[in-house]
Amino acid sequence: MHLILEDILKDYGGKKVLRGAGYNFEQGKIYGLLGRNGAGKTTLFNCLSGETKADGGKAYLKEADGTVRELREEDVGYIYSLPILPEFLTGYEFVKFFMDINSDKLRPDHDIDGYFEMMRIEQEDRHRLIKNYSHGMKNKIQMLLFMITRPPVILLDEPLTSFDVIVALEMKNLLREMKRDHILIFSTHILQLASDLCDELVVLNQGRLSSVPSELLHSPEFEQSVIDLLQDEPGEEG
Ligand SMILES: Nc1ncnc2c1ncn2[C@@H]1O[C@H](COP(=O)(O)OP(=O)(O)OP(=O)(O)O)[C@@H](O)[C@H]1O
Repeated sequence: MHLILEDILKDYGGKKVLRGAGYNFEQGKIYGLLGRNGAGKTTLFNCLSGETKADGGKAYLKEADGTVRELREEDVGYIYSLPILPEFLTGYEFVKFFMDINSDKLRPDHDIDGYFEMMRIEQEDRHRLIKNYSHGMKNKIQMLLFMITRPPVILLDEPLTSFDVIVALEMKNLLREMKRDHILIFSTHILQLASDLCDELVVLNQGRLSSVPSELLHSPEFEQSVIDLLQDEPGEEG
């Protein structure tokens, strides 16, 4: 499956944030989305997830058999850097509720504890209130929800930055396992993480997407090349 973006436009009060962003993302790969502060990474994710309406352009999915259809809201799982979850429920209660309302999507080989195990969430943590969860735990719960609904496209807005080294490694491994069945795109400012985890790097610069040549990904010039690519974009906050 491919996610194809064509000429995505988004303007905020006259400020052109996305100016014809186009790209072809492929299932089975992890994409890192890089861009300076204010480049429009979150805006792009919001447009794809249906959170915000793009002003123009097309986003569609092309299946392996060649069938093409417009990208729908339910095709996209969006993992926010600051997850919004019902704090008054335990992780277990919330996941149980989520499974009930998505009973048509459940895998026959997974029960609720199976999903928690996939996310390496300990027994005792499952029954604690979400409000006492760490940031990383909340991200894990969000990812667990997408293990249930399995949308073809998963967008991650600066994930892993809040994880300790052990959990970050677990999550990296999980993303590597997930990439076979999904198109995974994550935005990050951490170049080390990007080169470590991604199969392909995409730069959002001046409202457009372009790919970082894959041979640069693990080369000593990698960091300098990315800096050069981003150099002409006037940053907003840093
Ligand atoms: N709802 C909005 N209304 C007006 N302007 C907005 C809105 N959302 C984003 N912007 C502007 O659009 C531009 C892109 O913002 P966006 O958050 O998409 O960038 P980003 O690449 O995700 O940045 P960062 O790396 O700092 O998270 C910024 O100039 C921002 O101020």
